[in-house]
Parts: sequence; C-alpha cells; structure tokens
Amino acid sequence: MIKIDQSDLIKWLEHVRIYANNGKVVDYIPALANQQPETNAVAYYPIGGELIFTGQAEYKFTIQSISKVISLAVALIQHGDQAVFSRVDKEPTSDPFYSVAKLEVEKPAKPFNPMINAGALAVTNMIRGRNSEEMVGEILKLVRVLANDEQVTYDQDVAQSEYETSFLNRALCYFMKQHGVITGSIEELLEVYTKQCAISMNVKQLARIAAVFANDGRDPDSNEELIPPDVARICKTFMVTCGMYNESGTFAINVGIPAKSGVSGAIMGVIKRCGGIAVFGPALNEKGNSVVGIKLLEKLAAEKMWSIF
Ligand SMILES: NC(=O)CC[C@H](N)C(=O)O
Repeated sequence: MIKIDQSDLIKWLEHVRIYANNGKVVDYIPALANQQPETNAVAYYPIGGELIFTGQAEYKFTIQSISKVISLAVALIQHGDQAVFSRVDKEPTSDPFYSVAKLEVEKPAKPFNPMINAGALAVTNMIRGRNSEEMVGEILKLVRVLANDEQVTYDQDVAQSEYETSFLNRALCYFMKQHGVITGSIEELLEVYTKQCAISMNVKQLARIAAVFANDGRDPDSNEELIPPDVARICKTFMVTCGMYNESGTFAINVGIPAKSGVSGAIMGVIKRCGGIAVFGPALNEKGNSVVGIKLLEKLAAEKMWSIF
C-alpha cells in the first residue's frame, strides 16, 4: 500500500472534476434538485494519522443510501444476524436500488439485500423504539459515535421533501407488509427511513465513519471498539457485493474496495487497515453513483494499489 497525502487528493480531484459534465443531479427528491454539480470534495481519514482533505470539505450533504450501512449495523447489534437475515437476504441483484421487481420472484417479498431500498426498509423496520423518534434516535446515536460528533443530525427539509414524494418506497412497503416482511405503520417507517437518509454531514465526518469500518469497527484514533468486528465485517461485505447498486461488479473490478454511495452524490470507501475515504460530487451516472466520486476512486485505487482483489 502506497502512502497518500493531501497533494494526491488535490491532484486527482482537479483531474476528475471535469467528469461532472457527464452526470446529472438527482431530481426525484425535490429538495436535492438544487445541488450544484460543480460542488466537489474529498477527505481521507487514516487510522492513527491525520485527516487530509480538499475541495468544499465543509459542505454538508445528506448521506442518503449510505445510511443503509448504519441502519444495518444498528439492526445487527440489536437483533443478531440470524434475526436480521430472516427478513432480508444476502444476495446482490442487477436491478436498480428502487426496483420492485425482485420482490415477486423466488422467496416471495423477501428483499435480496439490505443495500437496495426494499431491504433497507425491512431493516429499518426492525430497529427498536416505541415510535419513529426513538428509532431515528437509535440510528443517530451510532452515527454520532462513528463520526465522533454529537452535533450530527438530519436535514428536516430534505427528509420532508422525500417523505412527501416517496411513492415508490411506499409501494415497496405495502408489498412487503402484505407478505409479513414488515410490520406496523408504514407512514412511521417512512418517516424513520427518510430521516435516516437525510442525515447530513461533510466529507471529513463521512471519512471518519469509513475509517471505523477500515479499522474493523474500532475507533481510528483510540482503537476502542465502536461496532462489533463481526458486524463491521458483514457491513463491509455488503458494501463490496451491493454497495454501488447495480454497478457493484464494475466498481469491484475498477476500484476494488468496499464502498457505499448515495444519490446525493456521496461515496464512502474503506481501505482495510489503512483508512476511510469520502468523496462528494452530486452529478450522477445512470446507475445513481457520483461520476466524479467514481473517477476519483478509480484513479486513487490504481495509483495507491488499494484493490483487495
Ligand atoms: N440510492 C439512494 O441513495 C436512495 C436513497 C433515497 N432516500 C431513496 O430511498 O430513494
């Protein structure tokens, strides 16, 4: 593994920012439609070292699907893997993250994995709490520990905007409720889910979360256990097989690290035993992944020999 420093981040971000022209900012969540494609940032949080970053590193974005890794970790900690995997499977799909198609094949209505919307909704449905506020609280509690920042919270406007327009996610929920995969109030579940997706932070905070996974669940500075190693391992494995939606295979070949993206344009990547990286660039390709983010990770992975394969 080759050392990475700030000049690498500056060089490569400069080199790849032009790719934003090839992408499109998401607009199915109205509050995200005004994100600016030229906003770019990257941060790297080494284990036992000093954070480096460049670009608009203070800019706060919502983590969207990256929250699926956190909610999975919460559910695994609360219920154990047997209970979680009785409700959601462990297999990748070649469908888009919002797809309803696979709920009708093979095991009826059991979502294929926790990184697609159906699976993430089933996982969030398992999180303990007497009401939506307590459930969101459980997710925020872990996010704050991982980011080492008590101030992290969700963006109320983005959450509300998605909640009001989540027709497809509502459909997935009704389908799964019919088959007993989820229980309780669908509106309450969507409230929790849209709030977890709207958790807002900058690349520096997200890189620290990735660094905890790179350190097998331990704090990258103090080495204290924050997530059980088995839970970290399961989350990272899903990041490899399903983290970049139906582009996970291509990403595994071209980059080769566990990673998770969100439609806001953020990606977090895990460089085992080395550190965590977070990239932000809201212009997305047709699979819903940041074009600048993917290019930057491809360049860095090749130069620094990051691939785990
Ligand atoms: N891919 C994503 O980031 C999707 C998250 C988004 N909140 C949704 O459910 O549609």
